[in-house]
Amino acid sequence: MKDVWKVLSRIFGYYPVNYSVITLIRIFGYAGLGLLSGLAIKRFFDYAAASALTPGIVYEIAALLIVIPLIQALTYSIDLALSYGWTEIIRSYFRRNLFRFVLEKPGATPLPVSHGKLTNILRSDVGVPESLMWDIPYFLAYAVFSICGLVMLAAIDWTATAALFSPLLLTVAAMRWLKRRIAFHYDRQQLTSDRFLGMLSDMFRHHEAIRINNAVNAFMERLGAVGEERAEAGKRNAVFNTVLASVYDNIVNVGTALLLLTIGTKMRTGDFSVGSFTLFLYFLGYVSGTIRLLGTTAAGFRKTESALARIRELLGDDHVRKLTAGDSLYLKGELPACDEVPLRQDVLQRIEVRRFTCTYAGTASGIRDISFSMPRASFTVVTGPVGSGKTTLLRAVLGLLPASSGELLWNGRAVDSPARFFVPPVASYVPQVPALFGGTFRDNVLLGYPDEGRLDDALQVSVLEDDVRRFPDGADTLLGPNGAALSGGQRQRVAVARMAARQAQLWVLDDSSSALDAETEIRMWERIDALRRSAGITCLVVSAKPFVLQYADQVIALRNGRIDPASSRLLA
Ligand SMILES: Nc1ncnc2c1ncn2[C@@H]1O[C@H](COP(=O)(O)OP(=O)(O)OP(=O)(O)O)[C@@H](O)[C@H]1O
Repeated sequence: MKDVWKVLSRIFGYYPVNYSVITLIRIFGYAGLGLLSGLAIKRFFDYAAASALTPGIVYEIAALLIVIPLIQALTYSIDLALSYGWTEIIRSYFRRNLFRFVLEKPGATPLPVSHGKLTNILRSDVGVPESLMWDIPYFLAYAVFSICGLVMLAAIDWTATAALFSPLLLTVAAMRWLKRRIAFHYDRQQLTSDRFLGMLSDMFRHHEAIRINNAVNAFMERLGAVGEERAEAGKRNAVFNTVLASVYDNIVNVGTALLLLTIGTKMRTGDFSVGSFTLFLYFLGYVSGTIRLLGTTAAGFRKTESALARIRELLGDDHVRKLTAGDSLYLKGELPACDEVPLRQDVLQRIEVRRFTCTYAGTASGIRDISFSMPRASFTVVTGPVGSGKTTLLRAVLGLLPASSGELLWNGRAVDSPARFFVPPVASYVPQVPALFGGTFRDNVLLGYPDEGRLDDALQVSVLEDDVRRFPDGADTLLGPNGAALSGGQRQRVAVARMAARQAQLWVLDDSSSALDAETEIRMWERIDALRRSAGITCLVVSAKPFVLQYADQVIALRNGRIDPASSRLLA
């Protein structure tokens, strides 16, 4: 519960003045003016019962009953004007902060939650604290109204007042009793949604694998079953919430019955005026509102607790601060330029990797104690058996996996944040499995870079010129999801073309020609090598092909995550 209060106070911190004004306006609009209307109505009936109504009093009360709603309408408009758009703004802060966390993690580090859960947290959990925040001022307004009403009514008749307010005690008891069920139904609905969204994401990403393995029916059946489970949990949660709301709405009837029992005799004997009765009836509506808000606010606290527990799984310790960071959300005007990569002005002369160790959490797999250096324009080949740590080494150097120890030097100076540093135009990387997007061939290669001759150069390096000429719309041909319109070899070469178009100083290629025919592969490496020599590009390459090894200035042979000195040929 402490976390819930912390989040609420951070949300308050976004707009302290507006939020306070809105809370006061709601208290004034609902509680203050509401009480005034009640008193005016009581006055009217008291005078009427005593046959003492004069035209002056009628006009006065009628004027009050017209003016009060008009002022109330004004307070509602001010409330709306001050709070307009906050819902989306607060959710945007939370979503931005979650994206920031996810995107700032080293690229190859797995997320602590499934994709389905991540999508669901971004989609729905982020909205829960914010919606609680909006219920609180209404609850406060009704609570103030009820307390003032309690005092006023108790002064008239304390037994009748006790009868009227007794349902509030029942509500508190019901809330305590139902506390666990509220969290249970919320958690269950979210859990089944996580699973369903995870399956959908798998299906979109791997539709080809599902089709070629003739698993469409099996997959759809599973999706159907998970969907059913989700619908069932959603239905149960909705029914539970409706029952809860109707319990709260009907609890007030208990108060009404008790009130009538208490005042029945007194009214007959004239000890309870018609005006007082009207005032009690008038308050009845507000008491029922207070009960409902008490219920929804308490449920809001429970749901927020659950939502924050799920967010904590993603963000880890200090999740409240990470979730609610309230800096720079650009809602108006021009966006500032992107956070520039800290560009080193100095041209690469030498990269040194010293005693690098990087193991996967909870396993002994990875690389250990790796040291080597790469002078400018050198060609380093990493080889080794399957699972020996070649990809891990490349990713650790690029900062995509966090190294647990070791040092990385650029021209003799330590690189503090390799993940931010080793991006174009410093370095570019072709991963083992190329990631293509659903746009055109041109978009896939340039990925937002201006053309300025880059495309032609990149096509040349990646030996794609002839392929593109044969495409129906040339470079503007649509490639389909994940480059579905391309062969495996073409996909790999598009990834190489993308790397070439970045015009970086360091090229890192992870077995990027495995799907190419021998002739194309040899041509591609010839061209890469020629460009390396003419433009001074430094290459770090995973390959076991002899014609790639022939370009090598040094060979790093890995075995079980360590350099095998007998098979390696390292530069000094
Ligand atoms: N995300 C991961 N979590 C845990 N272990 C991993 C992970 N990724 C790789 N490994 C393990 O780390 C070791 C090195 O893997 P790596 O992918 O670096 O090998 P590789 O030499 O590139 O293999 P390949 O030739 O098949 O590409 C392997 O034992 C692998 O099972």
